[in-house]
This record gives sequence, C-alpha cells and structure tokens, in this order.
Amino acid sequence: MTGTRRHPDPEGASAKQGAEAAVARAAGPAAPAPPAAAEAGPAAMAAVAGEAAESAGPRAAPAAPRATGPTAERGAGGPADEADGRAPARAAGQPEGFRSGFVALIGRPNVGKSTLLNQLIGRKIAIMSDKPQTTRTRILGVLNRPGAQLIFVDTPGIHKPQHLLGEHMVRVARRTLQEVEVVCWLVEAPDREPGPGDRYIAEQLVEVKTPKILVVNKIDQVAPGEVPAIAQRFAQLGQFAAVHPVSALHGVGVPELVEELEGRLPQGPRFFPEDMITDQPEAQIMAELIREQILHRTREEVPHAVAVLIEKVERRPNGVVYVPATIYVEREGQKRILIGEQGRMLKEIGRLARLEIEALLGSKIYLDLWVKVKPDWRNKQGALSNFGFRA
Ligand SMILES: Nc1nc2c(ncn2[C@@H]2O[C@H](COP(=O)(O)OP(=O)(O)OP(=O)(O)O)[C@@H](O)[C@H]2O)c(=O)[nH]1
Repeated sequence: MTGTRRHPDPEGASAKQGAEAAVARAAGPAAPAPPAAAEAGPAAMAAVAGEAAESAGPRAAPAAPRATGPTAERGAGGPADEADGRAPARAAGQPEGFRSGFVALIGRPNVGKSTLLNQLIGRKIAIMSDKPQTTRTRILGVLNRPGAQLIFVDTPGIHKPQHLLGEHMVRVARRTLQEVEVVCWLVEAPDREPGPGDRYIAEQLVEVKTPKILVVNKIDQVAPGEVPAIAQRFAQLGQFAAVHPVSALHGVGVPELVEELEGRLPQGPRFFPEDMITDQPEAQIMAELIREQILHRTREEVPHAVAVLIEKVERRPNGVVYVPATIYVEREGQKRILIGEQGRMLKEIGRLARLEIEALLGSKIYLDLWVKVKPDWRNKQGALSNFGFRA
C-alpha cells in the first residue's frame, strides 16, 4: 500500500494559526500546485475547494491553506501586520469595511451542529447522523459573503468523556472556544428545557468572554407557540448577545442567524481563498462519508468503534479514481456485523459511500473497502494518531 498512515492534521495548529498561514499564502507568491493525486498519499491531498475545482476533480483542487502551524511564513496583510499596529492590507478586490472572523458551533452531541454547518455553507462538508458523538475532530467551514468571510468551526460535542477519544473530543471543543470571535451555542427545542448536558456546557461558557449567541435548533419539531418559552428557559443559563430559533435541517432562521453573525465580526482580511469551503483534506471527507454510511446502518457499540482510513487516492488512465480504504473496528464480532451475510452490508455501505464521493469529486470512483480489527484502538494513543486525532 502506498498511502501514508497519517491524515493531515486539521487541528495540529490552532484555527487562527492556520488562517494566518492562509493569508500568508493568499498574499504571497502563487501557491505551488498540489502534487498529482496519482502519486500523492492522503497527507499530500489538497482540501476541497468550491464548485470550479470540485467539478474538475481532485487534480484541479488548489493547494489548501491548511493549519500548517509554526513553519508557515506570514506575509503582508496577515494578522502579523495587525500585531505591528498597522492596518491589515486588503487583498485586491476586497471591499472597504470587509469583515471576517471565526464562529464556533458548540453544543451537546446530536443537537445538529454538523447539520447547521452544512446549511450555513450550502454544501455537505460535515457528516450527520442520529448517533451522538458523530463529529470527532474540528471542522472548518468557510462562508464567503459579498462583505464578509465567516469561518465556522464545528466542534465535537461537549460531553463527559469515557475514553481517550472522548477526552480528545472534549479538549478540542474547549480549546476552540478560546480562539473565536463569536460562540454559537446550539440547543434542541424538542428538549423543552435544559438537561444536565446543557447545564454543563453553560457552566463552561461562563468563563468565555466572546459574544455568545444562543441557537435553539429543531424548531420544526415543536409547535411554533412553544418556541419563545423554550428559548427563555435556555437563555436563563447565561449571558447571550442574541437568541435565534432555527431549523438547521430545513434552513429556517438560518439567513437571519448569518446576518447577526456577520454584523458581529470585526473588520479584517479574507483568511481563505474565495473558492474554498473547508480546510478538510479530500481524503478525510471521503473517510467521513464512508463512516457516515456505517453510522446509518449499525447500532449500539459498532458506530463508535469504527475508524476509516483512506489508503491512497489514485487516478487511473481511464479516468476512474481508485480509492482503497480500510474500516477499523475493535472486535471480530463488529467486523462480522459490518461485512454482513455474504458481504451484503459492506457492499451496500460501499455503494452508497461511492455515490457520495462521486458527487464530491465529480469523477467515477472505484471504492475498495476492507474491514480490519484493531483491538481497543480508541484507548491507544498510537492508533488515535494514525487515524488523525491529535491531543
Ligand atoms: N427535525 C430536525 N432534525 C435535525 C435538525 N438539525 C439536525 N437534525 C437531526 O439531528 C441529528 C443530529 O444532527 P448532527 O448535525 O449530526 O448533530 P451534531 O450536533 O453535529 O452531532 P455530534 O457530531 O454528535 O456532535 C441528525 O439526525 C439530524 O438530521 C433540525 O433542525 N430539525
């Protein structure tokens, strides 16, 4: 297998460090073209950009401004200039008064953070499922508006950790709160009142000095007349700059939320190129799309015991992109469930994931799925690193 065993690290550096690097690239000389997908393992893959790059397939994706951390150079127009006391230089074509900044989406597992992120961006960049703790790492989504760039950070749900992976998830979510311009706290209207998980988050939020917006999601599941009282019960738990009832699934209330958030961002540079919608590498999104199909089809402990690794992405002369991927589980029994009778379950997971990946890349895909057992991987630091989770 030629694919590397490490995914690019979407969180090895802070979101802001990554964005600073992005500004450096945007302002500096033209970024080098990404290595051809045929030769490149996942670590070298570029992130998924907007329409143009995507429809042209992985080779055409621009080099991604990834969270490259301390080695990245800063260029003119980046936050380094602000630190020097100079006004940030505006990139060509950037209007006067342009606003930009980071918005964290936080909340209990399963409240709809990923659904809201996809709705805000207008594209599917985060997987969604009805199983709690679906999101395992921080995901950046970029919304470009005529006068602003909003960078959303979808965090793993904050919950009481029960294993090493859980601890990692909560740490990532907490760290994110320190770095952003606005925090959106999502709660679920069907809960009707705050539960212990919500109160736990509210306590964490007390220390957060950045403006907080309370977003009451899933209002499609309650009678409209109930919404104000429900919102009030959650709003009592803290100091909120605004309260927005939404249905992330149906897009209700989302444009109003975007207006609110844009108005709260400071003036600043465009951190990411205009055609970029996420900093997630393609290979990582592919792995997540496979995991999403598994989440939809399995129950109890299986969904949480699964990790997916894209071994390589190889464009073949006939135009088909060959993607071998390994699904790791913790026990033989879980492997049997995933493979299913006469391989039927794995075949179906592969078929549906392939359709999603083809839509993502705009190319024909040959998805080669394998299932392997790695006992207790969620409690092994080495395995977590291999799967791209960093402390
Ligand atoms: N009816 C309804 N369902 C929603 C809405 N928003 C999200 N959901 C559903 O809620 C479930 C959880 O949504 P996710 O977006 O995966 O939740 P999350 O907060 O990202 O979950 P974690 O990744 O576990 O933290 C999915 O089944 C969604 O379809 C909404 O506005 N209305």
